Amino acid sequence: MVQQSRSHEQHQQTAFRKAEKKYKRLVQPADLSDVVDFSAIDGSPDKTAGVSRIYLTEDLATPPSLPFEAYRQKRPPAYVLDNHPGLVVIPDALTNEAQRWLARKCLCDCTRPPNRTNLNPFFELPAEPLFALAFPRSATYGQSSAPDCSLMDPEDCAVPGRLKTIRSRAETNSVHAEVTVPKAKFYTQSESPMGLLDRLRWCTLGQQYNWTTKEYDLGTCAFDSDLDSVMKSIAETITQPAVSDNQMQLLASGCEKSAFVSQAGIINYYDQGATMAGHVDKTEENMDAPLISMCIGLSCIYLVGGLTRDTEPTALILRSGDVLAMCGASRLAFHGVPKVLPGTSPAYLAKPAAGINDVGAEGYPEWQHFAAYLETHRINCNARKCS
Ligand SMILES: O=C(O)CCC(=O)C(=O)O
Ligand SMILES: [Fe+2]
Repeated sequence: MVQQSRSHEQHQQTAFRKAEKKYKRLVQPADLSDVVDFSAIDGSPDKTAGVSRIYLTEDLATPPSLPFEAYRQKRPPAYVLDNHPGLVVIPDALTNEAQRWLARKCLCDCTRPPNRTNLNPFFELPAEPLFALAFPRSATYGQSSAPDCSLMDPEDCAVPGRLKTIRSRAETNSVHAEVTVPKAKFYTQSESPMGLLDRLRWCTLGQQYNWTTKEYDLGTCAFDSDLDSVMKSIAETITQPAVSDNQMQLLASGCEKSAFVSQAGIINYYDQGATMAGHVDKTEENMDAPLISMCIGLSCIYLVGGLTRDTEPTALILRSGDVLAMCGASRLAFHGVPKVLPGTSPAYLAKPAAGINDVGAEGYPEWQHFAAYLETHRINCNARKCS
């Protein structure tokens, strides 16, 4: 009887759910032979079934406001998947410095109020970055000693009256109140900055996403302008036509070519056991604009499927420095992260001074703390144009 209902359950499982379960269960050293690994393609796309190399026709341009090169190559190899049109991956696109800069953005600047994090409903969060409070000897956090790691001035970040707006909405609307106001039982709960950092799972940028209503209805914060510039430079390049290797024809990515602007974003913080269940990002009114996503720290298995969970997903490895864009049809595709792969953070992130081209390393005296975090975490930072 038990046997029967189990097999019935298995029968009911969608293709996406089956793949999620399979990869979640992976133990290392794992057999990843059925996972697309762009780093192993090495310019020979024909060896990997279902993957086509595309040749970018525009340079990836480092925003002028950044004092370092953001991209390893101006026209790096980029790839599309035959079964998932519109999904573009540029493996290892970001320089070591850009990855360090992004880590600081994600762990310091962006977690500060008025941006919201998963911790907001439970804790009164300080104005200082949790990361700086967790490592209090870090004299450089608030003093912008290096031009590329200065913290966002709270004045720039705060939209006058915004916090007040959120509070008053929360107080007057019972649906929002559940989400935005700490429940009474949590008022007494205190947690150290390190404990809070451990519990950090996401933070929202720009238009603040409400996970309960699935709307951008929690007010708007300024989107970090340098982060927006990087997202824009990627969006502009990948929405240009690209030439396909094996078809030798122009591939339109199916994306809107008008100027991208980061109106909303999510930073996801994954510890080694964390997963993200399959979902579609469809809250944005504008589904023609690309969704741009950058990864740092540990690698992961990323699943991309189709319009329903019944479509067999393709598993990819995403690594530190990889850029992924969901354009055109893939904007409506189910996707998720069933597995973070421990022990895969690149050596250059752990040893900042090791790389000869890594000229910014000495500007990061506190890097050891970021390095330790990235050794056991994956960070994904993504941006969307909503309107
Ligand atoms: O972590 C990732 O790569 C995926 C994140 C994602 O899908 C999301 O934030 O909507
Ligand atoms: Fe998503």
